[in-house]
Amino acid sequence: ERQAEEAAGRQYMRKLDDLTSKSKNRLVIASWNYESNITTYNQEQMLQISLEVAEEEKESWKETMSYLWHEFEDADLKRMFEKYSRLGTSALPEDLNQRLIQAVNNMQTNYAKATICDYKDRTKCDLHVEPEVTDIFANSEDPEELKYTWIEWHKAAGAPSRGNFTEYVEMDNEAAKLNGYDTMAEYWLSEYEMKNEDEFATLWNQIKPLYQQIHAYVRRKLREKYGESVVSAKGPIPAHLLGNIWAQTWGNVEKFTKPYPGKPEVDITAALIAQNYTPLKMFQTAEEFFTSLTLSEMPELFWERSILEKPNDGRDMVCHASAWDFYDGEDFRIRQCTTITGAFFKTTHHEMGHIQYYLQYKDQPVVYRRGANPGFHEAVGDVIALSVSSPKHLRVMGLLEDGADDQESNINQLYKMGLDKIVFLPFGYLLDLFRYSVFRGITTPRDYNCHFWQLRESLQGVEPPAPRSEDDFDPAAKYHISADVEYMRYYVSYIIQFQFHRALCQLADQYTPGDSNKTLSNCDIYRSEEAGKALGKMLQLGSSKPWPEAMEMLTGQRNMDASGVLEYFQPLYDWLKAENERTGEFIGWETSTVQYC
Ligand SMILES: C=C(C[SeH])C(=O)N1CCC[C@H]1C(=O)O
Ligand SMILES: [Zn+2]
Repeated sequence: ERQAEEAAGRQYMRKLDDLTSKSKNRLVIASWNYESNITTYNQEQMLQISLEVAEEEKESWKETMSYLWHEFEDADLKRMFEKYSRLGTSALPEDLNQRLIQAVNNMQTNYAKATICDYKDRTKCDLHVEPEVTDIFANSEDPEELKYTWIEWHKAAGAPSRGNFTEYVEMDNEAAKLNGYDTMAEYWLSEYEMKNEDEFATLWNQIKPLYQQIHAYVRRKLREKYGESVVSAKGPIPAHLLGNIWAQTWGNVEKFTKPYPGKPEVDITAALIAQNYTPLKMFQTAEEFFTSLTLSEMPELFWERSILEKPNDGRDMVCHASAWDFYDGEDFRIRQCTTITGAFFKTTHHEMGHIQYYLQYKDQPVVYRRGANPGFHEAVGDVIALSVSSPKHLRVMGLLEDGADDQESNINQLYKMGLDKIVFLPFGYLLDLFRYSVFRGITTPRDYNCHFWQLRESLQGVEPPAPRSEDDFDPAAKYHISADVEYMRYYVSYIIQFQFHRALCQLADQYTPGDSNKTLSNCDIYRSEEAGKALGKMLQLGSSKPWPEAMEMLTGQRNMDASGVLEYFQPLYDWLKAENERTGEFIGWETSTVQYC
């Protein structure tokens, strides 16, 4: 009897897989068309198709739940049924789902269309976050220009979405309940097979000492540059001075804060421009790294259908970089408004990592064509970029002059990496601590902005450049809040990518614990078939196995831990501690004097 039920279940899964492939393909095409060209027609099409697909999924769900799959002995078949039983927002009645989709659409469209006026020319009011605001934060060293731009961007991109965000939270929570979760926070956490966020807090406690050291050092260098009246000795750092509109990575202040100024340049932007890199060449270079590992090249369709530069036809579009799986096993695309900078060279590898994952698991049943957990998907490209940004590899590419491999250059290089990887961690952590608190009703609309800045101050040690109130809604000035993209995936990625990197470097014989000639930070797995095969094997799993199994297959560990990132940055941590002691810099930060609650 049970045998017959399982046989029927297997048959049903094959049919459902085919159905799901077609409906997801329709949905992704509609989403791509809307995000790549925001018109009323494309928005309506996206809403219409989303509602149709949701109804189809609700119908299938009834049939799925009619099977006794909880008793199945075939673990894989049971896992497939379990995944199909998670309806997500399609569980909502159609009218509520329509309200949810429209609320998110409104936020995403507001963000994509948001423009501000130029500080130097107030009649020029067509500046978007990409490329204009991003470039101002990369290059300006005028605190007044940065302050103006920061305030204008948060006014244009954040405040208008307050109402839609509240509607989205309400609808999302309704959907979570229909899926058997208290709030959407628990639904998001279940993607990591966690009941709560305690494990994330443990990781943060391991990293915090390292973060406090780089924070203290950067604050001193910024105080030296801008003066005590702009940057205090013991307070949080004003968020507009850190080279990024969200202060999430601080790589753009490296040029005037580096430990040893006299050493060779570590930022490759100028070298990329000098070598006539184009967006296309960036992507081809990234592809060649993957094929050097015996991983897959990009299909022809990828080059035909991707958008690798911002179109200049004046259309409204979502510029935030993204990688797309069209679930037909052939169509994979990136949309990125690329400019020729070191930062975008990293983002290019990041997005190509998503495509590589899609290619590696494309023969899995559709239900398994996802990351082992969302953090895995964000880590793939970054792991490759860790090798690419090693001095060894940059020299192979002629992007780093043949300077000495001395201790001081090594500290400069680690510092540049730390401004990206260490600095990001509290930001990656806090964004969803904020949203968990909102989903759980602990943060209500009357204290959205206050709680957001309390997290920014307590975890990141940054403060707004001007007083804030509940007329503002600064969280939505960050793409992922306006676009309903879960964010803990990046915090997880910035931890596990160093565990993956360590395992791959050992396989490539590029790293030996304790050997100063084979360090993690100068490891380059380029052309290592050993490393490539091991990475490919893990990626091919998709989400067919629990993520600890996928992690163990590559690293031998079954848990996330910060030992990878701490080992990679150990020499920098030692240097920062000595330097902050030498200068008597206060470690940590006192309460902000800026009014924001
Ligand atoms: C590049 C992407 C697209 Se998945 C991105 O959103 N990232 C990559 C790093 C963190 C996060 C961000 O920009 O906030
Ligand atoms: Zn990503």
